[in-house]
Amino acid sequence: IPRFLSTSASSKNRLPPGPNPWPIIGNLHHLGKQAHISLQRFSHLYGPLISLRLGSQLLVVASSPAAASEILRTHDRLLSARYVPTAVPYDTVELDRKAIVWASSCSNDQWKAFRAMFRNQIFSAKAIESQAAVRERKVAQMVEFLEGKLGETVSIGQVVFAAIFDSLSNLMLSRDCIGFETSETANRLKSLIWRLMELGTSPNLADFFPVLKKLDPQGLRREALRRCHELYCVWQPYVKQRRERRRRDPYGAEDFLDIFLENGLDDDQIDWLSLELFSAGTDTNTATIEWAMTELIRNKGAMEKLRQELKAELSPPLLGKSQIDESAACRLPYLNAIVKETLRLHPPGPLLLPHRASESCEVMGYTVPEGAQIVVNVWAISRDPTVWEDDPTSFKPERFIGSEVDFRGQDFELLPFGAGRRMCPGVPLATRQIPLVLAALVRNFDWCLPDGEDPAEMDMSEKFGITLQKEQPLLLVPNRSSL
Ligand code: HEM
Repeated sequence: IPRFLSTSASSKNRLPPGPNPWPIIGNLHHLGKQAHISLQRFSHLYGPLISLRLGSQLLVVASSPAAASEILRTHDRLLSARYVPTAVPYDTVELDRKAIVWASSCSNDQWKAFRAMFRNQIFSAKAIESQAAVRERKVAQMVEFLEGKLGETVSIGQVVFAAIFDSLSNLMLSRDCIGFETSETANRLKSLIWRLMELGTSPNLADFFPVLKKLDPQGLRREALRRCHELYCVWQPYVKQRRERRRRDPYGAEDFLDIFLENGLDDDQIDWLSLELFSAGTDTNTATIEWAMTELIRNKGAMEKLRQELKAELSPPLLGKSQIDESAACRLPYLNAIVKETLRLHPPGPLLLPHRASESCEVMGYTVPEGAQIVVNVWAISRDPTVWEDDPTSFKPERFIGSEVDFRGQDFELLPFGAGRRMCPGVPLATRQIPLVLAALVRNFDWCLPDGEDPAEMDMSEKFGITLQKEQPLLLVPNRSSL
């Protein structure tokens, strides 16, 4: 009998319903390559809270605003521990000392101290304001670079990744790491970060059968550790120099590294925290901008409305010095509606990051046992026709004009950044940077597809990983702006 029809389990100790597991492998074969889509299908069959067995591991999935609110608000305290995949190459004791993303629990003091450092120092309203010039400068350089490419085909993802990565590396270390011209360093860094993400999301036998943890049968954990050390090498020399400089001549904080040092972080903590920040803050922003540009090319009406808004509200670009005012850009209503609509249809974290139940608890009449992995299918919620009644799979920024719905963790129908304790602390940065880059791209250039390709025929496939990327990179041709 399917589990959801079974009457034998007492209502007190009943797991959420779900597809019947096979012996040993459980429901592993049910997930497929696009887990967010398979899980959406199961939620249609079994309801907003379902459970599956992945080997010996239990996975609970929330797929409605009500279920998400139960997990991320009502039971936030018990359900916001982190499920740490085996490919993350440190044990939980060590992670709890140096991680924010992969800290295994929220009751740990170090995680609380890191969150406070983000809230009060790194991304406080005052800090965000004072960092704007750094981001504006980087975006102006991106525009200058693109001015040299008029009429040529460029990969939007690549150019934007360089702008986003180097903005962050300037905020963190006061220096560029990548540059716009394709270089070996840029390619190596990009592929390192991408590979680390891939390692974290590759199906790993050691996750499904914890008895195999020590063996690391696919070698994913060993490879991850090697790659982490390659990345640390990028910033370790600067950290060393900075420590020496501050010892000789103590001064106030000018970038994140100074803040880390002021807070007494050791080298290990700085290495891992920097790695987490670069991985959490670069692919997510880049994917959002690439999807937004894709949707704008396909939806000419939205593109034209945005162009008119930018023309009316932002001063004309000066050739070669196309500086856009970040605080003006992020106040524009239509541009913001575009960002929301992009994050609704293409949330970079379609299942958020995996949570873990630190204790057993009752959710919607079912038991979520201690140790279960919990995800929220934000992707499915964003496309649910009972939640989004007006053509949920179409790109319509207008749905957010005059609407109060926002992504700041209060509205459970729109959760690209999550909600509750684990909600993304990078929201203040993302909500400044994404509109700024989009405004600069659309204000300064007219864009078209190469070789007269038809926008209606664009490939919209997604590549599922920790971030949901566009499978085929968006290639566009910048032309001189006719605005
Ligand atoms: C479009 C941009 C972004 C999106 C959609 C996004 C989304 C998310 C999501 C879904 C989570 C997991 C929430 C959960 O576990 O419930 C998360 C966590 C996190 N994000 Fe972001 N993020 C973005 C940008 C950034 C940026 C720019 C930074 C910083 C530079 C950042 C730093 C973090 C950190 C440190 C965490 C871990 C928080 C914790 O576990 O306590 N994110 N983000």
